[in-house]
Amino acid sequence: MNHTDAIVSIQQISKAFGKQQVLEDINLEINEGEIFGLLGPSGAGKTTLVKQLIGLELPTSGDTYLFQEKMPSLNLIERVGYMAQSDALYGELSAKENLQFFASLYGLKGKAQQQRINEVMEIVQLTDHLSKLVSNYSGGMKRRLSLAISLLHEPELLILDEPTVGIDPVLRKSIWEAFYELKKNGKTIIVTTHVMDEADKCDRLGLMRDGRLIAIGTPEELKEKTNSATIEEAFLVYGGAKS
Ligand SMILES: Nc1ncnc2c1ncn2[C@@H]1O[C@H](COP(=O)(O)OP(=O)(O)OP(=O)(O)O)[C@@H](O)[C@H]1O
Repeated sequence: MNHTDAIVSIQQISKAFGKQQVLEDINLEINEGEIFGLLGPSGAGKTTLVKQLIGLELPTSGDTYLFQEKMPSLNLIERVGYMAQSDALYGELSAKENLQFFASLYGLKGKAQQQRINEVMEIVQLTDHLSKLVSNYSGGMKRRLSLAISLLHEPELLILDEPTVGIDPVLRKSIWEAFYELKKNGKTIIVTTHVMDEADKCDRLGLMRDGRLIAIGTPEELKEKTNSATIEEAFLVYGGAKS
């Protein structure tokens, strides 16, 4: 039974692959309208954690609740948008055809579909490349198209695994503006990142290392508590304090 009204409640989640312990006793609650960042070095377990959030991986022990419903649950698919780290796109189709395919899966049709496709492509600034084949897209363009697809059905909760990898700083800024706009409309966003200046843009952060959440707080709190000028420094202090 889940007693919290958080949108995401992760309770004592552990995950092992064979002998390797990848997540260890993770407890975390995320509230409606928050932009929550999961920050940590490569291999810390960020992707594994977000995958088990949406039911793509099952934990070895512990429970996860989304919208107070225990995961995995197929009922929640329409309320959650997920952008994986590797792009799941059809290279032999145009961007528009990719968007139409995913929009149809969510039951978006006709004029509403066309309008939403235009809106999401505007957000990621790819409107001029709608009819281009995805195989001719650059890596950064593919990331932006994947992000556009995850926004199509206007999910209440967006889970984005390194959404801005390979995206230049100017466009990254405009994508973050889009995140704030979504937040203003009450959406909740979980984003994994390596990028420290992105971490500062989150409402709260979870610092991950070696499968553990070593600290949770607002960027300001984390810096204050460790007497650090930057999140990077704070991370090192928490990381060092652990071992
Ligand atoms: N399906 C799997 N089978 C075995 N080991 C796995 C599997 N998926 C992940 N791992 C291992 O779990 C650990 C955590 O990986 P994960 O991808 O969650 O880290 P991450 O923090 O997201 O890293 P990155 O930032 O590089 O994506 C790694 O050691 C990885 O090799």
